[in-house]
Amino acid sequence: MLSSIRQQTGFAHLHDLPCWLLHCGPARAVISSYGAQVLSYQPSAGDELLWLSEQAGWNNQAIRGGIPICWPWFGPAQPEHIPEANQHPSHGLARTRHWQLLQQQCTATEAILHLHCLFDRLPQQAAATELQLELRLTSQALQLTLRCAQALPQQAALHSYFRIHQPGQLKVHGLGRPYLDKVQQRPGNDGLQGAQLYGETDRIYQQPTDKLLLQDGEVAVSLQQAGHDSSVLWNPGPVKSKQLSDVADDGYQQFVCVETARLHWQAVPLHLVQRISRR
Ligand SMILES: O=P(O)(O)OC[C@H]1O[C@@H](O)[C@H](O)[C@@H](O)[C@@H]1O
Repeated sequence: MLSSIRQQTGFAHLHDLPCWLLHCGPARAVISSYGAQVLSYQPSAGDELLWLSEQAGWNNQAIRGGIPICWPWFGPAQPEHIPEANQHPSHGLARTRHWQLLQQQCTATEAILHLHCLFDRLPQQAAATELQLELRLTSQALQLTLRCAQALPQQAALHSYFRIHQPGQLKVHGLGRPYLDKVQQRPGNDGLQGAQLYGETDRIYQQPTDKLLLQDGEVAVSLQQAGHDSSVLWNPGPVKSKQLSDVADDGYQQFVCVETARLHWQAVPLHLVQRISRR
């Protein structure tokens, strides 16, 4: 088997976007230097697992789709943790920064790309802080590892947008039962069934397992995770889809976000892993 990594300019309609293209056997992945955001993962030619909005932009905004990196906070910045919280963007600072190449390696069985980004002064930390992402593509899977060696209080999420074909039939297994329903602002419980989408869905599962399965009709995607304390399930539903300027009105029927997250504010280093493969 052969693996390769090369730079390319532009992906889909995002002309001028600096990217890397990784190949390993039949598998292919594209990652942008803006946000270190994976934009595409095809375990075999034409079998795209990720969703990228046709209306996504990247001019001082997060790219809608692929796998955005949320860090060092998740959702709106909270004043109890982040000074001058209302001046900071949702989901942190990493997804709108340009990342640099640290290292790349191609072997007979994998293509590995190692990126990093330096944050001179975070709102909650005066010293410079380094965030690293390792992307590992094999013929079987794509694995992301997000690391911050510094013991600063931090949240993080690998906010994956999965392409779906039959939203009404989608079931996500392995999320565990208890969740916080952010739409209804109350706790919920899924029972033994896999989680399903009902209109706008925004849930934080607090006891997820390490192995999730997205069953979309006849096809399935496996998601393995580590270093997390929560998993997030998000779909904007029909009303919010219309309000999002970078999502088509029927966009909610095209994707679901299943996110590997560390949401507890602990002053310990970060090591968050997500591995995606076709089942
Ligand atoms: O529009 P953004 O900032 O990318 O966020 C999208 C969604 O991301 C999810 O992770 C959150 O749980 C939602 O509350 C949020 O709406």
